[in-house]
This record gives sequence, C-alpha cells and structure tokens, in this order.
Amino acid sequence: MEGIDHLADERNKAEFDVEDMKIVWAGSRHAFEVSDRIARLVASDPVFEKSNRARLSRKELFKSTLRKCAHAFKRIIELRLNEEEAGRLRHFIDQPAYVDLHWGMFVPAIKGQGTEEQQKKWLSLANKMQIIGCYAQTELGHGSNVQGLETTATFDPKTDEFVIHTPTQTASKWWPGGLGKVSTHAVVYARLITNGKDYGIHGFIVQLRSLEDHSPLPNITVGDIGTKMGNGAYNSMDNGFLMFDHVRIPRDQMLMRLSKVTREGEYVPSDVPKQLVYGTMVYVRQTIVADASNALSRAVCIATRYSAVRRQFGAHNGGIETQVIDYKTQQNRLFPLLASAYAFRFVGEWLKWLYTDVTERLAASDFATLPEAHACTAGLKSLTTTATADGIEECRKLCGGHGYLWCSGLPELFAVYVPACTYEGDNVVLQLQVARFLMKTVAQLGSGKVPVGTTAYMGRAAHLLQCRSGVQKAEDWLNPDAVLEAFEARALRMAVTCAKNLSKFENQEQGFQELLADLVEAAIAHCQLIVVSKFIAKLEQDIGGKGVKKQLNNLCYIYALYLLHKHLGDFLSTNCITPKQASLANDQLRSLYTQVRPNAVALVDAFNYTDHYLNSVLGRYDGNVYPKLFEEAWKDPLNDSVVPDGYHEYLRPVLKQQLRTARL
Ligand SMILES: CCCCCCCC/C=C\CCCCCCCCCC(=O)SCCNC(=O)CCNC(=O)[C@H](O)C(C)(C)COP(=O)(O)OP(=O)(O)OC[C@H]1O[C@@H](n2cnc3c(N)ncnc32)[C@H](O)[C@@H]1OP(=O)(O)O
Ligand SMILES: Cc1cc2nc3c(=O)[nH]c(=O)nc-3n(C[C@H](O)[C@H](O)[C@H](O)COP(=O)(O)OP(=O)(O)OC[C@H]3O[C@@H](n4cnc5c(N)ncnc54)[C@H](O)[C@@H]3O)c2cc1C
Repeated sequence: MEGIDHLADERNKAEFDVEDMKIVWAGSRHAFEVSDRIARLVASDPVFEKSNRARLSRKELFKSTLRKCAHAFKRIIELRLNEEEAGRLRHFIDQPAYVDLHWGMFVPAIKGQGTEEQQKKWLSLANKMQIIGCYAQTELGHGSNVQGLETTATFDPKTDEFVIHTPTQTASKWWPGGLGKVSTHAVVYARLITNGKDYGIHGFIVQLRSLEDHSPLPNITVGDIGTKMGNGAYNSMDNGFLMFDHVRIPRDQMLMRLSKVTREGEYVPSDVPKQLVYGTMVYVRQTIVADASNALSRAVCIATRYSAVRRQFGAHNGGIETQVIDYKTQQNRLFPLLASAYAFRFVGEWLKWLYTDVTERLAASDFATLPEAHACTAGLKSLTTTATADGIEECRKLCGGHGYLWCSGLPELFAVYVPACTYEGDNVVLQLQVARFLMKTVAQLGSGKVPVGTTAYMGRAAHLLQCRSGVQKAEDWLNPDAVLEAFEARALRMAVTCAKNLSKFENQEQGFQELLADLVEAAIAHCQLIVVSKFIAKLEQDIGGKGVKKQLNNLCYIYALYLLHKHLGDFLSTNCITPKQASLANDQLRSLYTQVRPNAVALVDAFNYTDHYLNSVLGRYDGNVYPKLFEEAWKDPLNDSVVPDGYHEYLRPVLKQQLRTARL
C-alpha cells in the first residue's frame, strides 16, 4: 500500500510540535536547515545509493567507497560547500572511509602539533586533497599504551634527517584507517632519539606512497590488515599495516609546535604540557561523543517505528492485535534508549563547548582546565559509546526476528558502530583515566584547592557524604535538586570509598591496580552525573515550541530514573536512597513511560532522518513494512533462480539417495 502513512495515527497522537523539536535536536534553525538540505541532496544522488552494500565483495565495496568519496569531493567543489556543509555531506553519505581519518585526524594533528610554517606547507596540500593522510599511532603490540610504542625516529645530524624504523614485528603500525590502500602520507608517532637519548613519543609527517603512481616508497611495506566484523559495515575502510626499514625524512617533518630538535640535534622541550601531543585524541573523542547520539537515535528511530507497526497477541474473536510498543516491557527497554539519545545529544553539545573553551585557553597559555577536558572527553567517549553499542543491539532485539535481517538496518549499524568502544581509546582504559583524575581531586579535598567544573560538587563533600534523600512520593523524583543530589552523593561516596581503600595500600600504584574494577564503577558514576546534570541544565534554557519542553522534561527524568534503577545497588549500598525511595522512582518511571507513549513516534520523527539515511525496511517513515520485506527478500541473489546453484551436485544426490546407494 504505497503512499499510505501507516503511522499516521501515531503521528496524530503527538502532544508537541515536531517541527519545533527538530530545531532543538539539530541545535539551531540554521543547523537544521543545513542538515535537511544536505540529507536530501545525498538521498537523491544515485552515486550515494547504499542499499546493496551487504552484497558487494570487499573489493567492490572498497571501490564503491572510493567512488563515493571522489564524487563527494566533486560535489563539495561544484556546490561550493563550506566546512559545515561538507561535514554533513560526509555524515549522510554514511560510509566509513579514508576521508574520516584525513579530515578527522591527519589535518587536526597538523593543526594542533605543527608550527605555523608546517601548517602553511602541509595544510595547503591536505585541504585540497593533493595529499591524503592518516593517523599512524597504534602498533601491532601496543595500542592503549602509547608510551610503549616501539617505532623509532632517530636524528642523524650528518644529513639533518630523521631515520624512521620499525625495529620488531610488534612495532609495525597496525590499524590506522586509510593507511592500507589510500594514504599518501601519515602522521607517524615514534620514539624520538637524538644524541643517543630517547625523548619519548612525538609525531612526524612521513610520505608513504608515490604521488605519481601510488606505489609505496622505497623501504616502506604497507597493506590492508584484512576483513573486519560484519557484511559491508566497517570494511569500506582500509585499516592498514606499515613497516619502515630505515626510512629517511627531513628534520622539518617532525611536528615541532610542542618541542623541537635543532640542526645540531639538541632536543628543546616546550614550555607547554607534554600531554598536548595527545591533543588530536581529545578532539576526536569529543566528536565521537557527538556522534553517539546519531547512531543511537538512528537505532531507536527504527525500533520505535517498527514497535508501533508490529502487533502481537491481545486479539479476541479475530480483532486487532496489540501494538508491541504498548507492552510495558517494550517501553521499559525502548524509552530509556530514546531518552539516552536525547541525553547524549545535549551532553555532546556541552562537550563541544568545553573543547572550544579549553582550546582558547591553551592558545592563551592557560593549561589549568586541560586535565578536566581530558577526563571529560575520555569518560564521556567511554560512557556514550558503550551505551550506544549496547543500545543498538537492544533495538535489534526489540524488533524481534526481523531485526536480525540485514535490511532492518540494525546489524550493519551495530557492526559499524561497535569498534567505537575500542578505537580512540579502549573504554575501560579511558574510564581509568577518569578514575585517576577523581582520585587526585578527592586527595586534594580539604587542602584549600576548591574543585571546579564537573567536580565542583565534590566541594560540597561535607553535605553530600552524609545527606539522605528527601523524596517521599513518586512526583518528588521530578525535582531536579532531588535527582542531582542523589547522583552527586552516589558519585562522591563511590569515589571517596575508592580513595579510602587506596590509602590502605603502602604502594599507591599497586593499590590502584588491585582496585581497578571499583575505580571504573566510580568513574562511570561520575560520568553519568555529568550527563544527567547537562540534561537538566538544558531544560533551564529558553526552549520554545508547543509542548517541546514538556517532552524533554519527561525524557530527562526517564534517563535519570532509568539509570537509578539500573544501578540501584550503588544508590542503596552508598545509603543515598532507601528501598522505599527506589520503589517510588520506579513508580515515577512507569508514569513517565505512559506520558511518552503517545509521543514516541513523533519524538523519533524529530531526528528528521530520511529513509535513505536510515536504510531500514523496519524504520521506514511510512511504516509500510511487510510488502517491503518481501521486496527485499526477492532482491536477494539466492532468489535469482528458483532452483539453487549446487542442486545437481549436492542436493539431488541426497534427495534421490544416490549417495547411500553408491556406498551400499
Ligand atoms: C567529505 C569531506 C568531509 C569529511 C569530514 C570528516 C570529518 C570526520 C570527523 C571525525 C571523524 C572521526 C573518525 C574516527 C574514526 C576512528 C578513528 C580511530 C582512531 C584511533 O583509534 S587513533 C589511536 C587512538 N589511541 C588511543 O586512544 C590510545 C589510548 N591511550 C591513551 O590515550 C594514553 O596513553 C592513556 C590515556 C591511556 C595514558 O596512558 P599513561 O601511560 O597512563 O599516561 P601517559 O601517556 O604517561 O600520560 C600521563 C599523563 O597524561 C595525561 N593524559 C593522558 N592523555 C591525555 C590527553 N589526551 N590529554 C591531556 N592529558 C592526557 C594523564 O592524565 C596523565 O596526567 P598526570 O600525569 O596524571 O597529571
Ligand atoms: C576500527 C578501528 C579503527 C582504528 N583506527 C585507528 C587509527 O586510525 N589510528 C590508530 O593509530 N589506531 C587505530 N585503531 C587502534 C585503536 O586505537 C586501538 O585498538 C585502541 O586504542 C585499543 O588499543 P589495543 O588494541 O592495544 O587494546 P588493548 O590495550 O590491547 O586492550 C585489550 C584489553 O586489555 C584491557 N586493558 C589494556 N590496558 C589496560 C589497563 N591498563 N588496565 C586495565 N585493562 C587494560 C582493555 O580494557 C581490553 O579489554 C583503530 C582500531 C579499530 C578497532
């Protein structure tokens, strides 16, 4: 039934203005208009077709990715798209590719770590894509432990060059995206050695391939590391390996904004913190948080629309069955994910602000907020990507059997998204960075140093360590102060308990290792508090539009109370709330689900996703799921013929018992 909106009844139930919510979701009217225009541009361009991705071989997929990237670049130039528009174009093309690393890491690394002169030279080439770069940090033997990287860059004063070398197999670069088949250049992270002394990890620009015929330069071995999880999915990316056999580069290809090596080979450390060499990772982690809401909202959009279309049980005398979205169990699994998508959107906005702020401060030689920016980007990257990967898988299950079909859009989304839990820092390793930051902050309490920013609440330790929640009835859980106090008290008490347990160890580092699991939980509690508090802060802003604020309010408290329910053990064991108050929180949660229910489809419409972008039969805007499932099934290559290939060799002999006869 083409042309009929099967979800029209759902849309008519909405109690708020979807168009206004679209603006809030996008961040501004301008952002909405750009997104909307570019999404339509991509959807209407046949080169950006993606519905057949799973059926392509790796080589075909890769070649089609190259074609899409080249076409995108051509359109950017033809239409004179600015940086924002080009970014949206890449986003809606929705295919991982070398350009992500070129624009997302190679260019930012040069911007952040190159001198003005180096930026002028390399960025003018990179911006026109006359060279294509990647970010070559991770090695076969070391990813998380950046200080443990083995690649060497030894200065040779005789020739004024660095000699880049891979001393062992484990020192081979392994994983960098865009390296395998595309990049002409890389920012390579290596141990800087001069005058016989090892000065640790620094970045170097190294040319890898000829700009004439694309062949690897002498003494460089490079290739793709092989097929990754899932059909299509991240296999459009050429993650690569790379080995250097004493490759020489000019001295001025060391990125020298932070520290230098002189013509004589003298190492000149910078007067800024050495951690700035990790600056690109802070930038990318911030973009990954912003992206989490995209991936989660996409899965939630599919699962919500399908849950409204799908009916099971409840029919009497041949009547109509119940929409599965009306089951409280479905709501209890789906609505917290819907709320999380909105929560991650707003914390992503805030983190972008924090990143801009710290960047401006660094430019003015103010390094005070760098540790907090590192802790926030690391912790929120970890929290949001873990929740998003788990959430996409939950959405697949929420769609029952059909969710397992590739054409539901969910298996591919999961396979593309799940490495976000590992790349740009393993999620556990990153939470341990937050834990170290928290332990330092707790240790300084009472020293006169007042905690600020996201740890400001720790300055109210005297109150938060002994307070008891004042919640008496379910509605009290809609009070922002009550919610914040419970989350602050829980986070602080968990951090203080860890600090107390640490102090029992003579060797602090040994204690830290022993308490790793508790420390991660304390870090997660702190990060969840950040997300909840930024959602509440968002509600305090001037948000217009019919009924919009009410919906956001409901989602905010669903997010907070769902976390409270999920981590009840923490809240009870730290005596922040009583079992009775926990039960009231649950009552409130159920009531919020009832309020969200009539608005659910409209709340996912507010993401403004095109059917092209969703690429999901179950998540179609018109809800016309069943005929389209058949259409997709008929397209499968197995249905090209009625009798399958192999029938005569392998099926017929079995059916006709010729195999058995032959054996007898
Ligand atoms: C069409 C055109 C348009 C296209 C547009 C495209 C745009 C696309 C945009 C974006 C797309 C992005 C795409 C992303 C794709 C995926 C890319 C994935 C890439 C990667 O994975 S790159 C490799 C990443 N690797 C890691 O993350 C490694 C993880 N490990 C570490 O970060 C660190 O080693 C560590 C955090 C674990 C620290 O280890 P440790 O040994 O303990 O610490 P030290 O190194 O000794 O340092 C200790 C000291 O430093 C502080 N610190 C650590 N990190 C940072 C930091 N980043 N910033 C500031 N400070 C830091 C730490 O707290 C310690 O401080 P202290 O001494 O305690 O005070
Ligand atoms: C799809 C994808 C794309 C990537 N792209 C790039 C790229 O462009 N450039 C690049 O340089 N790299 C890239 N990487 C590499 C990526 O950054 C690393 O894989 C990541 O940093 C994790 O490091 P690892 O693989 O060494 O994991 P490991 O550190 O070996 O982790 C293995 C296990 O050990 C645990 N663990 C490790 N250390 C500790 C600790 N101290 N305490 C407790 N537990 C610990 C981890 O939690 C994990 O469970 C990419 C990876 C993937 C999957």
